[in-house]
Amino acid sequence: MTISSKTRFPLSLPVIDFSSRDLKPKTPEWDSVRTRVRKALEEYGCFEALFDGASTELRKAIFKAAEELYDLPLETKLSTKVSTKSGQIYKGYGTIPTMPLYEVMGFYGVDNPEVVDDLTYKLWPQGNITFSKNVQSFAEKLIELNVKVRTMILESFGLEKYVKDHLNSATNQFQLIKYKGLSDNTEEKLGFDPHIDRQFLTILSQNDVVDGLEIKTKDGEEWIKSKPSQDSSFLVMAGASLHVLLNGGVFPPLHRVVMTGKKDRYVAGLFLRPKEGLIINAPEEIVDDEHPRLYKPFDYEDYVKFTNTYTKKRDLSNLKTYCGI
Ligand SMILES: O=C(O)CCC(=O)C(=O)O
Ligand SMILES: [Fe+2]
Repeated sequence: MTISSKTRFPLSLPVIDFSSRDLKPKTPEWDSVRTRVRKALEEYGCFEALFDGASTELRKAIFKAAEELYDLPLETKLSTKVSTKSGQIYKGYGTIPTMPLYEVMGFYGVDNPEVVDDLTYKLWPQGNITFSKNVQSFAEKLIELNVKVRTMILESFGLEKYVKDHLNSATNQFQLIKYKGLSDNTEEKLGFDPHIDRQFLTILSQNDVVDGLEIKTKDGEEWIKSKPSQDSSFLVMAGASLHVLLNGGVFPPLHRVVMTGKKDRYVAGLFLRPKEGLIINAPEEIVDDEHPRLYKPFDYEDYVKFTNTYTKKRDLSNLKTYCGI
């Protein structure tokens, strides 16, 4: 099978450096990074963030932890599975029937040590402190980066007064994802169907040996291959919830995973999920004659139900069908 791709090189994602120690709010450095974040999320819906919060050692440890986890017997992994009212699996172990290479383990509320400890205990009843410590430390770094990005993007729309509430309106869901490498005679295969993310923001980190994530350009013409340029890089991506909150001000890009080699691919990611019951509505400040309101009040859980568990037709036009005005 050949997966359609029309690629003109060199197309690459914007790279934004967050590693400066002086990157604090109300400094010229912050303002300049903020401008770049806004532009990237408007034009590409994503960017590569350089952020040295997570050391090389910690990155190695998290991917080793992921391998260890996926090597456990299936029934052990299945013992952690919890599905929601909307049918979506977001806590514990999950698979998606239409995407056989994909497996996920979700830590919903990863900033709560009990959540990580409970899941770790289910996986290793004898305990595995190294695993839970690594998950917590790595997630902490992703949370730090997410706070910077979400603060900057709200500020850039003049919504400073909503920053605190907005930061509190999401649950930190950490996921360890595995894509099984291909067998001998397969050239390439979709690891994850094309889709837009539903949450506010996604931050992904992949093990350095296996690429595969591709992001569609805003004009819909081409797929850009995400090739993290160095050890300290993370892919930051806007989802449908942020797009609705900012009245279309950021673009949620279509993306997919294409697996090409025999090696397994591991991803550690943070998904900023609107809290249950939250209704998202663009603030009056960013709605005017020039920027008319695009969406009705948006109930995340209901949207999840609408798009169902699988990625089929989960794109911008389907979001407009769901809640466009
Ligand atoms: O594996 C990746 O790089 C992307 C995963 C993804 O798109 C998702 O979980 O929504
Ligand atoms: Fe995604």
